[in-house]
Amino acid sequence: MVSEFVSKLKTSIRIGTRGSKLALWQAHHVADFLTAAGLSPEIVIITTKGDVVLDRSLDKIGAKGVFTEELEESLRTGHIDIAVHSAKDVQSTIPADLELLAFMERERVNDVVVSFDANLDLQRPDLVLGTSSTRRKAMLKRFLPHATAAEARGNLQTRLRKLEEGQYHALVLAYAGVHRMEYDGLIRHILPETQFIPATGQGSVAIECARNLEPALKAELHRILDHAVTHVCLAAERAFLRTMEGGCSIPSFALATLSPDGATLQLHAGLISLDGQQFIEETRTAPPAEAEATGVQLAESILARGGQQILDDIRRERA
Ligand SMILES: NCc1[nH]cc(CCC(=O)O)c1CC(=O)O
Repeated sequence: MVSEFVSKLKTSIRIGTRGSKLALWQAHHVADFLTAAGLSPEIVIITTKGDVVLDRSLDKIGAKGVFTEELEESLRTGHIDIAVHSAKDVQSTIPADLELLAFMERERVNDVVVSFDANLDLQRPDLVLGTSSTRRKAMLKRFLPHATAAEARGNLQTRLRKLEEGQYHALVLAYAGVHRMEYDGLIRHILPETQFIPATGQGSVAIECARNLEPALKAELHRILDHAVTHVCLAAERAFLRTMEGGCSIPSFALATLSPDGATLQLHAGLISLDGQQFIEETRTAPPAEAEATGVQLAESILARGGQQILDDIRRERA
């Protein structure tokens, strides 16, 4: 019955993606799942503002949706059926006519230190680390205060070229991207996720579609691509981020995990000031059904405990 029903659905699926190597890895990952399920995926490359503007730090472009806008427009016109994003790069609130259909199984969440120097000493007093993330810059000030953070924009390959040219001793990157690009051999340190708490969504691939995509096709794609544990964890993290009213340009962090028996969701999240001096964090546990409420409540608590002041200071500094 079910297969007869599904066989009436269109089977060719147009997957929209950015053209960077990491984005293409993600799109091929999605395509592999679809092919294994008997569908016929096709990859469509779409260039975004984030790919074009490489000379400015993300917090200066007005980062909201900088890697997603053009993909979302293609979903609306039907030029593509689904868009593939790093979950970390997806705005906390997406437009009302679009939806997040699936979150794929999460990779190891940590930030890592990557260097060509196999003997890299994280304690050397003149250490220069390349990063373009507000969160990582602030955390470096707190946890590696002797290090200097230097701007490192561009895709992974561009950043590695800058590293090779000697602009920094090392880069701080997400393990997920480094591993997917097969640069594991350059990882010198895995930063503890209890200090360098990752960004919301780090390590997962998000699938977006138009709300009015054929319901049976939506259900089928969800069944093939969604990872339930990752989905509930990201629901908590994204509710936290939405309540903080920040995108990737504020130094917030959030990591949710689910206990092996699936009964308890733990959310560890907070906000750090740009100078690293204030580190407001909190851990809450709840049943997974309360994932979103937990994210909202944790964010409200962080804001009340000085987080709002940190955000106001950041906005004033940038204005
Ligand atoms: N903001 C860029 C970005 N978006 C997703 C990843 C890595 C892969 C992931 O976290 O899913 C990266 C690079 C990085 O942070 O090192």
